[in-house]
Amino acid sequence: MSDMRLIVAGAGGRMGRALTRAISETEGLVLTGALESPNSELLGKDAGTLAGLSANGVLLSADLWSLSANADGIVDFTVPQATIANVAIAAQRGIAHIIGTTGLSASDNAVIQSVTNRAVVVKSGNMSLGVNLLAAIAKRVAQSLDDSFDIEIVEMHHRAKVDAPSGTALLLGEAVAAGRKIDLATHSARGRDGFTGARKPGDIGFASLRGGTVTGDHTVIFAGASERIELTHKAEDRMIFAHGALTAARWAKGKKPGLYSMADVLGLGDI
Ligand SMILES: NC(=O)C1=CN([C@@H]2O[C@H](COP(=O)(O)OP(=O)(O)OC[C@H]3O[C@@H](n4cnc5c(N)ncnc54)[C@H](OP(=O)(O)O)[C@@H]3O)[C@@H](O)[C@H]2O)C=CC1
Ligand SMILES: O=C(O)C1=N[C@H](C(=O)O)C[C@H](O)C1
Repeated sequence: MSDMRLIVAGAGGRMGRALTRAISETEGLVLTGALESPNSELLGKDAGTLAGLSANGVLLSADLWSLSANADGIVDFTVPQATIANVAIAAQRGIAHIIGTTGLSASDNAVIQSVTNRAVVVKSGNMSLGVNLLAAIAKRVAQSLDDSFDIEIVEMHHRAKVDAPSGTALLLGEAVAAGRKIDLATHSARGRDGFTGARKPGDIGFASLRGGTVTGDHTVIFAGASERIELTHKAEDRMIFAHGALTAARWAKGKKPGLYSMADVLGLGDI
């Protein structure tokens, strides 16, 4: 069987470079294109060299239409504006789109949803096995506890992260909301500051810390009277996300059009 040809979007970024390395280590996958912002100083540079490997001849380009003529999938860890532009091209070309970008708005998500009657999209705020298992466990715990247990989600990331709460925190929030059979949008407490009043029963709280080089820490806290359950995941290396995204790309090959999650890819049910 021929190799699956992948484009890495955001190839000059932290995740893009990790993906280039992960593809080079994965049998059956080949890097066929490296997409970067039209404003990037890295255009024309070699993706392999940027990733700390030997040169691989794949030069960073801003032209997804041309790159996608010879590709089976695009793995996209960029910014919302770029991802939304890429969605249309990937759908038109009929290639799988693996989306790791976070900070997507409701209208961005609606655009993504709109192509999934004709395109295969796998999207997740966190592509690691550990976080998706954590989400499944947190959902199960939330099913068992009523709202006498307050749920708070705490995340910490490196100083360069631009969105909050993290995509993972929101994924975990959706999981515990589903466990409780409530709508996260109407039961969220975000960005507390000043005289907030007492905590509203049933709310799911979010707190975001930023600093240093933290790859990504998440804790779901169930705080009851005189006892507390804390479920934590700590990412130590971006390669866990890259390997997860490549698992998703391979899984997506030949799937019927639709919007899929990492829970689908990993067989973890309907988180
Ligand atoms: N789902 C998951 O498992 C994970 C998700 N993420 C998410 O992935 C995203 C990227 O993270 P990270 O790699 O740390 O961020 P970086 O800022 O390091 O990388 C983003 C890259 O995208 C590039 N970019 C910007 N605009 C475009 C465009 N129009 N076309 C192509 N590339 C573009 C940026 O270029 P420039 O700098 O020139 O603007 C940059 O190189 C974030 O949303 C993050 O939250 C991260 C880790 C795991
Ligand atoms: O920006 C990051 O770095 C990360 N982003 C994702 C998120 O928003 O949850 C996943 C991971 O935590 C790293």
